[in-house]
Amino acid sequence: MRDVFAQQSEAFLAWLKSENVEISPKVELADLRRQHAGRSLADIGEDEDLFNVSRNTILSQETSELAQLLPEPFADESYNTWLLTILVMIYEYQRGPQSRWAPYLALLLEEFDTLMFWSKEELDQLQASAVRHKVGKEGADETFRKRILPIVEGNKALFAAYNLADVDILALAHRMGSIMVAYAFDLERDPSQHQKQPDEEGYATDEEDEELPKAMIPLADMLNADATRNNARLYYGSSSVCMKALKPIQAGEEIFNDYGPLPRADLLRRYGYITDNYKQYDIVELSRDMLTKVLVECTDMSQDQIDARVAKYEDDLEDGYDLTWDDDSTSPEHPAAFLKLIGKSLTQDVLDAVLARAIEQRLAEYPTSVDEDQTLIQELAPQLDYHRADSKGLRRKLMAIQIRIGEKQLLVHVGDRLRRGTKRRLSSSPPTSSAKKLR
Ligand SMILES: C[S@@+](CC[C@H](N)C(=O)[O-])C[C@H]1O[C@@H](n2cnc3c(N)ncnc32)[C@H](O)[C@@H]1O
Repeated sequence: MRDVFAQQSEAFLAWLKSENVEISPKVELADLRRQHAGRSLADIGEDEDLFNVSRNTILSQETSELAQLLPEPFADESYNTWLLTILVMIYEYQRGPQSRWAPYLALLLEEFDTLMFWSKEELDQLQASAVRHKVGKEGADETFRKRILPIVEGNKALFAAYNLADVDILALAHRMGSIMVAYAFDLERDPSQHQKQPDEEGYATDEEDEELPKAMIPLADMLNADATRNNARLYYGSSSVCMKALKPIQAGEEIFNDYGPLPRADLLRRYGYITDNYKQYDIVELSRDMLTKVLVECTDMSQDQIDARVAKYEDDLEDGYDLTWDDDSTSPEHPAAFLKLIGKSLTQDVLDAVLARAIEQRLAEYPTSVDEDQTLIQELAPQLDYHRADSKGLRRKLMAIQIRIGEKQLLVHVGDRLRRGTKRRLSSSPPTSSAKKLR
């Protein structure tokens, strides 16, 4: 007998047909559970439309009837598209089979590996990764409590299927919010209706500040992503959106969308998975506070001098600066450029030494070494069996270890490159008498 997963996929495909979604006969909704990658699409020829979804089939604040039935939050500017779409999803979900999107909603994930759902012990495995401060669970909880809960509770006739306790409504809001983080698209407007406006200089501009509505696009959101393997892209037309192949796709090959150049820590936070292909986008943040502290510790600059320089450039400064694998250090978002701006009178060698010291300190915040972590992975990885119901803890632990290894490797790499650069400079030019000394 077919399992629930297969039945849900079949019902979803039948529903897509009833919604007149045009799917290329070469596209298949594959079962990728063996790779722990859920559903995705496979098997398309070269350079073709993969499928077309009518704008009307997309689930959003514009297509659900909730906006007509409950206009207040939709007219209230303090409700952004996130909150409104979460409300819409809760509304449609609790209607069960009465919702037009029922077969689609039925196959969206119930369980997530995104960081929002990790226990404190699981998060601890990420060690000093800055992503730990970006999970945002408490903030989301408070927002849902203040903005979602009163609406669901105050409109029992609309949310009739619910006789849920507050805690269950909040859990549902978290589930819908997490689905949106991993599945929703920014719905670009109908290009024929959306004329670009000329700016003051007469150039046509996109209304960049305008927040595009979030939308759940059935089938388009069944595509997985894997950094370098992207082979499809969504195009926004007047009455429909079209997924097109970007390059020839061999029969049997998986079709991948592009989730963007995300560091693995952010990929895990938003999507609950990682692959090695995203390693190139990893970052490590050095906080502004830490960099200025090292400047005081290691150079002749006083705290007052540093504070004055920081105050002068305050508007251009960030709270933290990222080290990246392709750091060219000329761009202001990088730590070396920050140090150059604040420690203007310091020589390059001194600035490099300050950065090297900051990197050492940052590395010391991770309690284990790369070697120790690699040994741990070798021990643990063979024990992972995705088919076991209790594999979740181990899966998460292994992903966390990979993230902290990647961040430490990046710190070591930048530190080594700095040392090599300083050595080269020292061997090619004798130090000048005005060079500041490191304390
Ligand atoms: C937009 S959905 C894609 C459809 C999803 N596979 C499903 O079955 O519902 C995004 C989610 O797919 C999974 N995913 C995407 N790309 C993946 C990959 N390369 N490996 C493993 N899981 C992936 C993650 O769970 C992610 O949160």
